[in-house]
Amino acid sequence: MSEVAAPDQTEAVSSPVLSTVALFAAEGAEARALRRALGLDEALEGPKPVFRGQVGPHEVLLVETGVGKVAAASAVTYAQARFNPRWSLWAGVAGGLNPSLHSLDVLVAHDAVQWDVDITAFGRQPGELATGERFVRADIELSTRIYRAALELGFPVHWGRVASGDRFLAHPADAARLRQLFAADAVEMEGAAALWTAKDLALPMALVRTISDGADDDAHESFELFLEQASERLAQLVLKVLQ
Ligand SMILES: C[C@H]1O[C@@H](n2cnc3c(N)ncnc32)[C@H](O)[C@@H]1O
Repeated sequence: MSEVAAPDQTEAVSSPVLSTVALFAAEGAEARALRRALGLDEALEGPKPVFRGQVGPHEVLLVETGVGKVAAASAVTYAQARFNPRWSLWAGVAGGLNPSLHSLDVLVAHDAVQWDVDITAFGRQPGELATGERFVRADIELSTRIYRAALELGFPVHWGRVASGDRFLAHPADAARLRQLFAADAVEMEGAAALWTAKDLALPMALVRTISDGADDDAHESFELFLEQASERLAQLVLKVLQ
């Protein structure tokens, strides 16, 4: 009679199954607020600063990406390859284009566009890619969860479209143009690049922004004034979503 080993039960008991979540933030201030609120104190070695911790049932990895579309796309690619997260969330501040948005309001993106992609010389729409695509959608289930969490926290929250490009927008005429061309509600420098990359990698991603400025003549002062508070609000919101 051959011996059959009894199944080892010890492992199943000692290791709860955590779902891995990747968070992305461009700026140091945004990442610091998230680290504080979520208690992410383990720093990992790598080409981008990454901070790890456990929040509720999730293993959370926060990538501090740096500013701009290239930094965003490379960070998402890197995080996907290294951590294989189940879902992901981009959090940061943005300039408001829609006059109904005020400082510190929360904007949950339904989609995003790269406003500075321009092959209009070939008869294409502003922001249209060579593939013919123009707007990239965020994960709807995740975005709805974030929207509800913002409501529960009593934060003013809106659905909207984000326009992303490699320029800090600080002129009313430029802001009006983006609103007119894309019906965009807010402008920033990473979201559309992150969402396109996540889509290509089949990684569900949501994009949430708090308003730091109005993309107008005072944008850089307003940005500096509201960055900390806006980052703090985002961190509270992300904590609520993860719990
Ligand atoms: C400057 C940083 O903050 C975001 N951001 C906030 N306000 C604006 C604006 N008016 N124009 C472009 N990006 C902005 C960008 O996404 C970048 O990460």
